[in-house]
Amino acid sequence: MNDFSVEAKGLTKYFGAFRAVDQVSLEVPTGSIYGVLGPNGAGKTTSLRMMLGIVDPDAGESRLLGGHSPQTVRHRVGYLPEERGLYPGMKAREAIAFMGALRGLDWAEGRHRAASFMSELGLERVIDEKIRKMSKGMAQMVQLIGSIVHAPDLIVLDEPFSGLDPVNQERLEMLVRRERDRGATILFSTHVMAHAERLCDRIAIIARSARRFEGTVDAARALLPMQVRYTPRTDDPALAQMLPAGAERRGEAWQFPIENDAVEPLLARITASGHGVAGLSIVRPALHDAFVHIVRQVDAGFDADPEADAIEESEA
Ligand SMILES: Nc1ncnc2c1ncn2[C@@H]1O[C@H](COP(=O)(O)OP(=O)(O)OP(=O)(O)O)[C@@H](O)[C@H]1O
Repeated sequence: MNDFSVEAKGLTKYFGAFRAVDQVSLEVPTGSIYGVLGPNGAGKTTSLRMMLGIVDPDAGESRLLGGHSPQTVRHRVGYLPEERGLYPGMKAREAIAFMGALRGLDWAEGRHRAASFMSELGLERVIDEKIRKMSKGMAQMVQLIGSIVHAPDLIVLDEPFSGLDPVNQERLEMLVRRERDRGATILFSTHVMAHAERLCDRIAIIARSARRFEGTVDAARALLPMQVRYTPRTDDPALAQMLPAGAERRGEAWQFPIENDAVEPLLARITASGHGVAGLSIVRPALHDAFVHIVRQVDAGFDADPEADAIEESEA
């Protein structure tokens, strides 16, 4: 088995004088679910298209499924583009079989798989519905199934959750996990952090055209300190000296950030101090918080991905 299903190195794209993607490198481990996150206009779609060989990069290169050029492994890849579109006169079952046939899947087998995907997702009632009669979200689910019906080894989904209601979003999460369990590698872009947080083994954050973070969701969350909210049983202003710098009073409670390794020592100090505990919560930052933090740093002119520099330096 190949270690990486996507190996993108230094991908760069200009539109006129505007650098839409700047030296983006990415390695997607085979069998993983990988998220490309970023604000609107960050360069996610252009990066994915370069990885798939749909857009030619001005610099850099992309290899898929064990070092192959993207054009030679098209039939082993499934792609949901950002622009949605199916033939409106086709029924769902035919649309799915048609998309499979474009990737070399036998028509009858495609119809058969269409039916089992649709029933597994609870969508069997629309299987013989024409696309033009479907809601946009339902048509998107059909297109999604069509993009994976040929059982590709690599699945690339551009903003697959956008436009779906919560029930269909859950169905899609289930589908992504199911495909991963089958052995496929899934790469998807999103700016909705909750999906990435639940699904992804690793993520890359792209902002202002460049990669700003790469790693696990936990590593991204660990960029920020946890937040403590502590309510003592006593009302003693001297308590502030015992708490980390930056502790602020919020009614009866104190609120402050705390690093991972400082939690237990703090609890020991509180216990020994005799101020007691009337309330205590320690909240880990969510991926959303880490994302906002990284994007704000970039907007303020600070590059948040030291590893990106390390890669460039080691290649120099
Ligand atoms: N064909 C094009 N011609 C000119 N500019 C383009 C073209 N395609 C994309 N851009 C610009 O390149 C930048 C990156 O676009 P891209 O679609 O890759 O971002 P994105 O991260 O996918 O954004 P979104 O989340 O809004 O879809 C944007 O500023 C966009 O306006």
